Amino acid sequence: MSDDSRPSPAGTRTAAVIPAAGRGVRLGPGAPKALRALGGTPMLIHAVRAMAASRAVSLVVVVAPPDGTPEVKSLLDAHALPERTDFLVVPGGDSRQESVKLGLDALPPDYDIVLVHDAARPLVPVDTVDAVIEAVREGAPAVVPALPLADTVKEVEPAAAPGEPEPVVATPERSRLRAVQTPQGFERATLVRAHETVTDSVTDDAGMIEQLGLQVVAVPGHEEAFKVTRPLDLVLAEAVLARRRLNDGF
Ligand SMILES: Nc1ccn([C@@H]2O[C@H](COP(=O)(O)OP(=O)(O)OP(=O)(O)O)[C@@H](O)[C@H]2O)c(=O)n1
Ligand SMILES: C[C@](O)(CO)[C@H](O)COP(=O)(O)O
Repeated sequence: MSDDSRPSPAGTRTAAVIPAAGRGVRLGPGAPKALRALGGTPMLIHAVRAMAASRAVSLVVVVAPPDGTPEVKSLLDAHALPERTDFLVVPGGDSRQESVKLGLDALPPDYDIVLVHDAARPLVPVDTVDAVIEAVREGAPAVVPALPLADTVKEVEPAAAPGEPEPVVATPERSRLRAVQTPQGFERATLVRAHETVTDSVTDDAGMIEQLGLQVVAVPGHEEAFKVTRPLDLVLAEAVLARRRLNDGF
């Protein structure tokens, strides 16, 4: 927890919903991704600690694999977590979008800011979490942490079969593009409305807010907030963790 991580001002309460119900198909065979070990500790526990590290976050709702709720509850009981934070576990759904909705449905009434954070981004620093919360407190209905891209991006006509060449149709101007991370932060009422009204499938929650015609703003993300998606990401995550442990002297 950073020293400048601030508690909630009177009248605002922040909860974090952590969708953790994915299988992790792209990571390869094994347990559901969120339950796989990183530095000897389940990835989900890292993600939970990353949210609870913010003094502003007083509730974390974990959306567990549908058949894994008891296991996730036991994991939370077995690992040291801040006492000032409350925890809830609910079963997830078939898609990330559905899992987030199930997490939102479980929120008690007295939270007005909601973070949505992928269990698959276990190493996000607390300063990034706090920057997102701060931007919501300052009045943005939806906030995403984002980074500029290192690669040039092409829009293509997707191949009919894997491995076939794909015609390039456009090259968006890279300086205007951002890679978007989590936690994404929202006014609770706006996010709930988005999940109740937007029926298109989206790849992030902020995309639903855009569909409502509301302004989403980006704040600086962090390179350590990357998503563990493929096997090489796990190698990078282990290296980041090892570097942190070296710097912390244990
Ligand atoms: N039905 C789902 C699918 C995904 N997620 C969560 O959404 C986050 C981002 O999804 P992703 O990284 O794509 O995870 P998976 O869906 O597990 O990965 P894959 O697509 O490789 O199976 C993860 O924390 C994942 O657990 C979820 O809660 N419920
Ligand atoms: C929400 C997200 O992490 C923002 O980059 C991303 O869209 C999740 O995508 P996934 O395919 O469900 O991992």
